[in-house]
Amino acid sequence: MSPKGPVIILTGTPGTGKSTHAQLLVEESPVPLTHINVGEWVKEKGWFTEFDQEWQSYTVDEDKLLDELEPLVAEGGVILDWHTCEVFPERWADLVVVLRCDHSQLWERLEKRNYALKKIQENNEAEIMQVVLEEARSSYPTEIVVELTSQSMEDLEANVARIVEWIVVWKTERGSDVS
Ligand SMILES: Nc1ncnc2c1ncn2[C@@H]1O[C@H](COP(=O)(O)OP(=O)(O)O)[C@@H](O)[C@H]1O
Repeated sequence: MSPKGPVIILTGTPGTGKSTHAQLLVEESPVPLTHINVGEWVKEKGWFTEFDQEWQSYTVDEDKLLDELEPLVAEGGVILDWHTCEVFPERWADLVVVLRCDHSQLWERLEKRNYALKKIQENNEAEIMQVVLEEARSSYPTEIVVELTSQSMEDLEANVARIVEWIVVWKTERGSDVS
């Protein structure tokens, strides 16, 4: 069965704007897209093995996560929104978007979320070291990995417009195959 839409991995350090971009992209997309906030799904569906109180983070049951996501990904028309991406099979991704944000702006955003100081520091350092970008580049073909700045509403709108353009091409290339 042909996919009803592309699989877009939307990743980036927590606070860079993944969910904000995903919500606008679902509205603007020319094909139906389901926004999967992987972090929320892991919590809601219990796809984790333990919760670390100190770091306020979950140890994800990756096998369970991939088993549950596989059929949705096979259907297509999915945005996988998560702060990490190397766990997803390379064959899943049609496009990998890595959002970036200036670390001082990121710090402010994470403070507003009442993150513990150590968690803000850890994520800020990861953004400075561009950990997620390197992870994406080492997990997927370079030509499908796109790094986008997410520091203003103009960036948000321009980024979503660019991804929508990419989806239009994706759809055209598949012609009538798209269900
Ligand atoms: N491009 C942007 N410019 C300015 N603020 C943004 C942008 N994208 C997201 N934000 C803000 O940053 C915060 C985190 O965004 P969110 O989408 O929740 O990030 P993530 O899902 O990556 O953790 C929110 O307050 C959101 O309004």
